[in-house]
Amino acid sequence: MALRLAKHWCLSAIRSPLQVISFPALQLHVSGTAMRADQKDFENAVTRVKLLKKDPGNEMKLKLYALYKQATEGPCNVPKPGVFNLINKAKWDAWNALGSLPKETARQNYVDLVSSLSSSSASSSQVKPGADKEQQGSENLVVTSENGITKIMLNRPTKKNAITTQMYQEIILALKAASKDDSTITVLTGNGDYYCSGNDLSNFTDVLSGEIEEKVKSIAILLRDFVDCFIDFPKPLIAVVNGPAVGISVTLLGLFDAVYASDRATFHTPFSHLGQSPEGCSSYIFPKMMGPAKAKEMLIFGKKLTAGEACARGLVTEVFPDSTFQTEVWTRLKAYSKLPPNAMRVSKQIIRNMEKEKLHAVNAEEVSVLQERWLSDECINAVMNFLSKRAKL
Ligand SMILES: CCCCCCCCCCC/C=C/C(=O)SCCNC(=O)CCNC(=O)[C@H](O)C(C)(C)COP(=O)(O)OP(=O)(O)OC[C@H]1O[C@@H](n2cnc3c(N)ncnc32)[C@H](O)[C@@H]1OP(=O)(O)O
Repeated sequence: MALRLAKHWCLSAIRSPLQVISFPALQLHVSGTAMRADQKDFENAVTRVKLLKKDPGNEMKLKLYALYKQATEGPCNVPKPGVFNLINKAKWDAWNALGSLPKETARQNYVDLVSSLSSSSASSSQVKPGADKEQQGSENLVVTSENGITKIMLNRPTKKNAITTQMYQEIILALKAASKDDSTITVLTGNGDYYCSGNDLSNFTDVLSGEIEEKVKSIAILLRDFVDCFIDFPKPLIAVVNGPAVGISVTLLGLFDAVYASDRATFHTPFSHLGQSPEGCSSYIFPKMMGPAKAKEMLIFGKKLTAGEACARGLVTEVFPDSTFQTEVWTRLKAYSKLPPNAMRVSKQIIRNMEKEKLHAVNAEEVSVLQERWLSDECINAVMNFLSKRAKL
């Protein structure tokens, strides 16, 4: 089975230069009891390193390796490799050089170092507090803040705004920044004819042979953190659904405070077709929102809804004709952004707090099930069929 998976995934996998000096294997737990905050920061940082698109260079990788070992095992306690064992000797030297640095300090230094690496590639998508003008966005995610509204726009119109792993991370950063900036409301929307076609199925090919399960764990943690950000987002969060929405972009809507849709929009969650299962807390929110029968029609059988149907089921707040969609919605949003921000926050808090713990538990459970699904033949075959252009939704 492992060989078969490796063969599948390697079809389009690119060997990352990060592998020249490989990182220690991780034992991270996706579900289960809550972790201490600093340990969670550390584990998040380990995940982010694995998802870095740009090779940080061997010197940096040695620093990260040494700090990781010190943070997890303490001072170097293994025999020095022979002089001809160049890579292992370099790793040993880096670890040994940290002497008796306490584990906690090593963990903190590791988190700081990873933050500096991640921010150099993703800082452009963060909105600084107090900003009141257009911000520099990354290529695939444009974040602007104006007149009390922070707008996060998916910007991959040629790929129907499919979400790459890099974009999941950028959205997390953008939401964290928006929760602290001086805007009153936050909006998520898409550029082009689609709102979002869901998870970019190419994310599946970005997996190296021999470390599939480890990579799956990292992605699972990323997904859980991503959805957690929506659960915890403190201000009114509004989706401006400018066109069709697929997969995770639909399930997440249950965590928004208002969903405005163009009458061109459709809502499709084809999880069974893809050998996958629901996420974004939809397995809990959808049945509560629209009743179990209607929720199952979407989440198990993949029924695609029109905007009107989604509105009738409570997933959409209001539908607008496409010709006047942007004008009408933005006029509405500008008016909302002038409402007293603290009152809106506390009202949202009261409503969300009743369910927060439950939502985090649901998220963890959904991700844990998905982790298994991603390694199933059903899922692998569906993704391979899409990527080899044999299938479309
Ligand atoms: C090993 C573990 C790794 C796991 C990684 C998982 C990470 C977290 C997962 C979270 C769970 C999320 C679940 C979901 O979101 S499920 C939904 C996934 N989405 C889809 O299945 C949609 C697939 N796309 C389509 O069926 C069609 O493209 C679509 C109906 C959306 C539009 O059809 P249309 O004919 O109008 O347009 P094209 O197909 O020509 O699309 C234009 C180009 O865009 C590319 N495209 C579109 N959507 C995606 C996508 N989701 N992923 C990747 N690429 C996408 C399409 O291929 C075209 O590209 P080219 O122009 O290069 O051919």
